[in-house]
Amino acid sequence: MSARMYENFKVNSPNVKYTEENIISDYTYQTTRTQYVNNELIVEPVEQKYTFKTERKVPKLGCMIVGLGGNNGTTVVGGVIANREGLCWNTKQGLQTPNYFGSVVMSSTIRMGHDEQGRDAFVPLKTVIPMVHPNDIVFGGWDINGANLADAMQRAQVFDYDLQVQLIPHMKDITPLPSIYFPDFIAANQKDRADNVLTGTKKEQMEQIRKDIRDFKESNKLDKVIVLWSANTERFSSVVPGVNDTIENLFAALERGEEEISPSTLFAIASILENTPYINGSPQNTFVPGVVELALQRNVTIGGDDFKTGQTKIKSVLTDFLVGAGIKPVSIVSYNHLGNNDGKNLSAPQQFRSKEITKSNVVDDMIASNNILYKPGEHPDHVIVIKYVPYVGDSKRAMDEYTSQIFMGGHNTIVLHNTCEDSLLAAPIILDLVILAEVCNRISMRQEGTDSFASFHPVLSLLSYLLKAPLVPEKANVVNALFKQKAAIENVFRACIGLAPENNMLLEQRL
Ligand SMILES: NC(=O)c1ccc[n+]([C@@H]2O[C@H](COP(=O)([O-])OP(=O)(O)OC[C@H]3O[C@@H](n4cnc5c(N)ncnc54)[C@H](O)[C@@H]3O)[C@@H](O)[C@H]2O)c1
Ligand SMILES: O=P([O-])([O-])O[C@@H]1[C@@H](O)[C@H](O)[C@@H](O)[C@H](O)[C@@H]1O
Repeated sequence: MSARMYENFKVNSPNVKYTEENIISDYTYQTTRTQYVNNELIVEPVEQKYTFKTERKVPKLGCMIVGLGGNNGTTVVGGVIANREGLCWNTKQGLQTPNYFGSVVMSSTIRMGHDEQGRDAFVPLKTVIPMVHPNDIVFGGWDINGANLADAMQRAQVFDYDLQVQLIPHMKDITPLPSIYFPDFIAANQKDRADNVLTGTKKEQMEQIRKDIRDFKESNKLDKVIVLWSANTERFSSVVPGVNDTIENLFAALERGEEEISPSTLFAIASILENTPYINGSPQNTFVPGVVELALQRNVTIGGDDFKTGQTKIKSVLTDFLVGAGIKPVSIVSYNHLGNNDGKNLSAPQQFRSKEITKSNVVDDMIASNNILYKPGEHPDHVIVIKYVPYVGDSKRAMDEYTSQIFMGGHNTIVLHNTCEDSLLAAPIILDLVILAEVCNRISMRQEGTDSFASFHPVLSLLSYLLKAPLVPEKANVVNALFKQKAAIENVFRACIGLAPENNMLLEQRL
């Protein structure tokens, strides 16, 4: 049986209707509920009917990047310009055309079903429900360094030279807005970059960010804006009762100019107060409890933490495969060296510690899922090493060793070498985060027997596929296994058009 690709499709079902404004689907959600009674696990299949509503109008969307002048910021902006303008460039392998490879929205497909001959039918994921096209996103943002984006893009040394030359006229007039800079939160070696910084009290600076968001939205005639942090990794903020543990304490602390409130937390507060989704692409704990409470109170989407791009993405696949196969990883050693400014910032202990936490926790859910292999609380040895080696620039070299126990006392050792072009991997992830956060804000669900439609929880855990340390609603489980995360996105999109989840049973081909 072969697979066939189609560019578009129409669902023929009494459960789905397309109106001018919305896609409305009647969906039966099937799951199982368990309870442990009299030393026995009782498993009960349950069904819940929902009506999904997806607004069809795709908004004019703006994305304001904190850290716009960085390697990721200039790469995502330059990459969109190259795609939008159709810029092609010469390389030693010949003429290169622009693409969106690495974006799950733009470059992955989803199986719709099979035809009478049993051939699978696939469509681009981006066609399942209406989504923003990256070419149409308006970019802006802030940076503590005032370099225009043409200079910053060349400084990043990510794109091929012939593309850089073509991008310069498109990027030279884009300059980052002055930003919030508190030296204590990032490495001291970043001080030389800080020539484009705001002054005033913390509250005054936060209010300036709010004004920047309003001005950006108005001047570009945008329907929506999303703010995304791609600035340097900060040290963790201490969660201090009376300071940042509740909304009330956080705003009081802001009035006092409390030291422990980080730039990223101020950006999050500003975004939420402007009803603007905020996504954290770095590992620090921007979302202190007071910020999460504010997002819930205002029903504004927040997502994070730390883009999942290369070495950790592989880890969330390999560990899932090993544990799922009944093989016991007992030692995981992840080393990498990189030479970009991110690596320079991470060469400082407190900034490294932020990254070490997110790179380590990614296996926790998979380990905890199998007590045949692991006793409660038992974990594999897990070591993270990051070294700054300027010469390699953005071309991060990752080396991993996975040692596992196998049958009858045997061992299996997997060694990987993975050259991750960090920004070329991160830029499409940034686009996916922004596009998925936007479309999720257009999806709502009404449970049978209720009158009103509810949006997703403000803590948008559906973004987990793109993040190392997924932020989830309180009491929700963290899922790090990559293909479970991707299936969640696909199956929610399938529900929006009235299709059952992909279960891979293929009974019609097995009976
Ligand atoms: N594959 C990846 O590249 C990847 C993956 C996961 C996470 N990240 C994270 O993404 C972030 C950006 O990575 P990068 O390679 O672009 O780093 P970068 O150092 O090139 O860019 C960061 C930019 O942020 C600016 N900056 C620092 N503090 C700021 C502030 N308070 N306000 C505004 N701008 C500020 C810096 O001047 C710099 O231009 C880092 O935190 C990194 O850890 C990157
Ligand atoms: O590739 P990945 O592990 O997903 O993520 C990367 C790390 O491996 C790297 O050490 C760090 O410098 C980057 O900021 C990024 O976090």
